[in-house]
Order: sequence, then structure tokens, then C-alpha cells
Amino acid sequence: MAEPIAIQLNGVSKMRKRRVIGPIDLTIPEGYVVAILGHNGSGKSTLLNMLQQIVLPDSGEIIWFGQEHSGLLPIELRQQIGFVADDSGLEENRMTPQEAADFRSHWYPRWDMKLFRQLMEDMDVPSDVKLTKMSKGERRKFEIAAALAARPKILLLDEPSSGLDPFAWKVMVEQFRDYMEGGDTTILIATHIADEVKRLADYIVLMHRGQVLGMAEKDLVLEQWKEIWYEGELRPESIPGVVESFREENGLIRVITTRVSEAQERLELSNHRVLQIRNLELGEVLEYWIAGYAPVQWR
Ligand SMILES: Nc1ncnc2c1ncn2[C@@H]1O[C@H](COP(=O)(O)OP(=O)(O)OP(=O)(O)O)[C@@H](O)[C@H]1O
Repeated sequence: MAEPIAIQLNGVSKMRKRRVIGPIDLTIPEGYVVAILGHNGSGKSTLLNMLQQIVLPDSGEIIWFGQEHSGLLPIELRQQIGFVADDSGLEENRMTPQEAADFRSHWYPRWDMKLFRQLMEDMDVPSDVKLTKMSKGERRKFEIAAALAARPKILLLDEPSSGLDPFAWKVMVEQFRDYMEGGDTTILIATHIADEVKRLADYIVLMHRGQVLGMAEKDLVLEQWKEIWYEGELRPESIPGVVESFREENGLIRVITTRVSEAQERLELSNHRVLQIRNLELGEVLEYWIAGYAPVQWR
């Protein structure tokens, strides 16, 4: 049976002053965490804001759980979408966290006040301070707690850990993981934090200059790219999957390959000694992906 789809974007685009975002074609399967990655200004927030209808697309269609909606999204659907925006809204500024939670509980039918209070306690957020008087990190923690307490089916997170200290970051990651275990929630998370991607994401979507370059399984992205150092004269071009090679000052050859087992076999069969193999870091892989070397297994 085909996997249920949470969100499908068909040719969605938005004209910005400096660049066009899109047209974006993207299918987000239900029940997974999808990390949206890309350089500053690549269009991640615009994409999330278009989903949330904070920004209206100029063209294209967005299909939610198999249904297209023209105009504003129906209330029943909006109530299933949680959002942690890049910058917090103003309307709750003069409220304390509890007042804001009471306010939101009227909007979200599945609101869980017990969970809200528990998360606020776990993240050590002051409860008697107005939101506007909170530090950036405290406010962010409140937004995360409130987004989860709404028990959404879809959670849109725009750099949720921005401003969090490492301890709060760990608690946040655990909360998202716990929440995911409980059901079929779909999370879209725009982030620059490699550890967040490693610990949370199932899939990676890479954006570059307004375009979606592709979507791939995180494990594939992190496991496929290797750097190999070897001794000998074998020409790097004859090694499978090599995308770049370097001759080191000590005479060793260093190659970057996406087909490590075949590369190793080729080296062993021709009696070349492999001295070291390392996984590329996420940032390095993304740069190769942007340069045109996409992960081989596409969705
Ligand atoms: N409100 C706006 N009005 C006009 N242009 C905008 C607006 N918001 C963003 N842009 C432009 O749209 C492009 C994409 O911006 P966006 O904020 O979506 O990128 P991003 O990938 O989220 O970046 P970052 O990693 O810095 O948060 C940029 O060129 C930006 O200057």
C-alpha cells in the first residue's frame, strides 16, 4: 500500500524581492520528521510560512492529507497544525505563559494542559513573567511547549532551537522524540544544527537559492559519502563513485566517493593500501549536493 501523504506541494512559488522561491514540488510522507536544510536566504522560512498561510504563494497548489483547499485553510485543518515561527507573534506579548496557554486551549481542541505544564517545568521556564519580558531562549521554550501541548498532527518548526542553551536543546530534542513516538505526527523542521538533523530527522530536503534540490533519507545522506586515504599510484578517476580527489603533501591520495565498498574493493584488488576512511560531515555532504552530486536514492 502506498504511504499516506501529509503534504504535497505542486509547483508552489513565491516571488521575493531578490529571488523567486520555487516552483517547489515536494511530497512529505505522514509520520516522519523532515529536516529542511539550506544556506541563509535559500527559502526555508518562506516555504514554512506558505504552508502556514502567513505568506500566500503566487502560484501552485498545496494538498493536505490528500485534499486541496482553495483560499484559507479550514479551521479543522488549522487546528491540527502547530507552528514555532522564526520570530514570535506580538498578540500574546502581555500575557503570562499560563494566560497564553488558556488562550490557545480554546483554539486547539486537543490541547493538553497537563503536558504544557510538564514541558514548562522540564524546560525550566518562569511561569509568572509576561512573555514580552522573557529572554529569547525562555520565550522559545514557551513556544515549543505550547506547540506540543496543542497535540498537532503536523508540526512546522522554524529553527526551534535558536537561542536555547545546550541543556534546553537536549530537553527539546527528547520532547520531540517522545512526541513522535506517540503517533502519526509529521514534523517539518528548518534548521542549521547538524546534531538536530542527526537526532531527529528521517528525511532531508535541501533548498538552494529558492529551489528544492531534492529529498533523501537522512541515513543515506550521512552514510553514503566517505573520504578515503590510500597509498600508491592508482588514478583516482578509476575508483568508483569518486567526485573529488587530492594528492597530499606526504604522497598519499585522498578521494571523496559515494560508493565506498566498490572503491575499497578496487583498491584492494590492485594492491593499494587504504590508510583511513571517514564519513563526511553533514555540511560537507550538503556542499557536494549543492554542487550537483545528489544522493543516489531519490524519493
Ligand atoms: N518578508 C519578506 N519580504 C521580501 N523578501 C523576503 C521576505 N522574507 C524573506 N525574503 C527573501 O526571500 C528569500 C528567502 O528568505 P527565507 O527567510 O525564506 O530564507 P531562509 O532559508 O529561511 O533563510 P535563513 O536560514 O537565513 O533563515 C531571501 O532572499 C529573503 O531576502
